[in-house]
Amino acid sequence: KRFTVGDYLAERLASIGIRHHFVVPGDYNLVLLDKLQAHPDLTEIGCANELNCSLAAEGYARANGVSVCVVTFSVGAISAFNGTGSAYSENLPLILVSGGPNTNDAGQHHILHHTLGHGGEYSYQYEMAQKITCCAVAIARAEEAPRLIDRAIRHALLARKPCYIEIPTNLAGAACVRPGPVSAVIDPVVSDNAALEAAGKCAAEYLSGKLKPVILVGPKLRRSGGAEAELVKLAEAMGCAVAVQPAAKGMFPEDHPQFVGIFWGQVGTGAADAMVAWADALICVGTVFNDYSTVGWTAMPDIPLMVAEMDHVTFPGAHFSRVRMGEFLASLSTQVTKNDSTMIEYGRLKPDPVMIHTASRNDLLTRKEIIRQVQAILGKDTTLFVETGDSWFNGVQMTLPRGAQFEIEMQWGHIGWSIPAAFGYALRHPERRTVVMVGDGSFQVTAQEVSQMVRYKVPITILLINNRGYTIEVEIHDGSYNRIKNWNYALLMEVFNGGDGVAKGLKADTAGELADAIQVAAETRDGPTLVECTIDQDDCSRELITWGHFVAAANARPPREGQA
Ligand SMILES: Cc1ncc(Cn2nnc(CCOP(=O)(O)OP(=O)(O)O)c2C)c(N)n1
Ligand SMILES: [Mg+2]
Repeated sequence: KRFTVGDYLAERLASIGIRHHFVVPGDYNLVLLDKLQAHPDLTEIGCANELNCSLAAEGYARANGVSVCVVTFSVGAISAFNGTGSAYSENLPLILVSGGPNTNDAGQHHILHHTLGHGGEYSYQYEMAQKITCCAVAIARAEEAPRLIDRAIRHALLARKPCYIEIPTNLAGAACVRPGPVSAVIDPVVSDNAALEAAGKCAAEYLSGKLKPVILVGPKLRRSGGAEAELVKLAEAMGCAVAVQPAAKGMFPEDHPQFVGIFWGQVGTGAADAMVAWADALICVGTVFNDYSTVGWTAMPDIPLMVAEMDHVTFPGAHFSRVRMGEFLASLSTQVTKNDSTMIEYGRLKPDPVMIHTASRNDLLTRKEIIRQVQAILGKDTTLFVETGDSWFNGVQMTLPRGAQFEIEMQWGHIGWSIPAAFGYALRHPERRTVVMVGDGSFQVTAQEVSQMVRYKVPITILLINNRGYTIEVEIHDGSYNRIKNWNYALLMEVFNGGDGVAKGLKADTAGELADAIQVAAETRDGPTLVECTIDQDDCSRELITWGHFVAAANARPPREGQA
């Protein structure tokens, strides 16, 4: 049996740990899909559209570390660019593979279907892909396939960013040599010893004489290849307070005695805001200060920072390249001296835990009651997905027990991400209990992927919070455009079951109905359970209102002199 370009790609994908490939077929990629399907370690997962396909791959990469999405040319890839953008901004190595035109059509002024129809160059997709990936390759001759496929995959794994591979429809089945050792593609770059040593000395200087050091954890701690264990070791060697950014929730154990809360300005939790403001030294690990995580630029640390990134460390007045985050944190934890002054201060600042009153069964459902009931089901095997919307604020307020995981897409913030992303994640982690909190507006964007959860029997609990509209937008800036058509969401499961599914759609208008629905979902292991939770349109978190005000103010800043 001839070994082909498609077999080469399949072998590489399997050898870097991918077990599921997300696809939407199209006549530019069918031969390629046959080759991928033929690989014993790969399972083909069909998606309802390419936006969901790319977002499912984004979620899979959160679980698996790397993922692949395979689409057809132009009409497919341009939709998949959106999930690729999410992977780029969320630092996830998603491999976007697109079928491409037959190599005999390039430069012949042949007008091809699915394309822009100008009969000109077909490189426009590859050029667009270069903007949203760390490496884009378009294979023009089969002999180039090994070099280009390996280059794209290695770049993605090293940079923790998506890559793009275009394979013409008539090359997927062309003869190709077999791949060489996979270590050539996966072996990581290690720190430069001299730089590692110098960075350690600089850190000791930065910390010496400081009375109130605090560690601030950001989302790139995990995305950089998981230095989470080293971070706990460093924290315990220092004995200092650890605050966590909202997009990094769950990346430091929240039951750890040194965890002081989510640092999100006035809408953070615990004593994080006060502790970060009080610190005289901040060790930032994988932090991202964007407009949303700084509450419209109002919550920015105002002291000189030490910042540890995936492959470099910076201090006030110093920068060290090729210092890997994990190795740096590990070496630092052998040099620092214990200083628990911040934990003493935390003892004074620590707010009392917020006790939520338990509603009676017949009480109309409220946002607080939903939080209380979801908090009660969080366990070491739970992964909670929170969608853009008031779900961000509801989820951030919760306390994660040891082992519980939290997934949020706060940089890209694509409404609807949570449905396909949770689907992709749960396929890779069937042993975990995946729970989604998603608003009605977001749900309407990618609802089709619930039918794939039914098809592949993926037991996800979807808590659809129906507050009749785009409430997060209402709190930023209201208008008619924030109103949406209400659906009968619970009935959708009848539609998605299509006569042969067994998934359940339940409505929860009261506290009791939610409790019953959560119980049913917990017992349902052969498919998703959709629970439509109806709450009042104005029942939103105080944090969202505060945050929305400052984000609106940031959006409204007048143009600078000469910009108008
Ligand atoms: C793809 C995409 N398009 C538009 C937006 C802007 N946007 N952000 N949040 C929303 C509304 C979210 O509404 P829901 O999901 O109902 O959430 P709630 O805030 O809980 O009501 C929009 C329309 C967005 N974030 N992503
Ligand atoms: Mg809503």
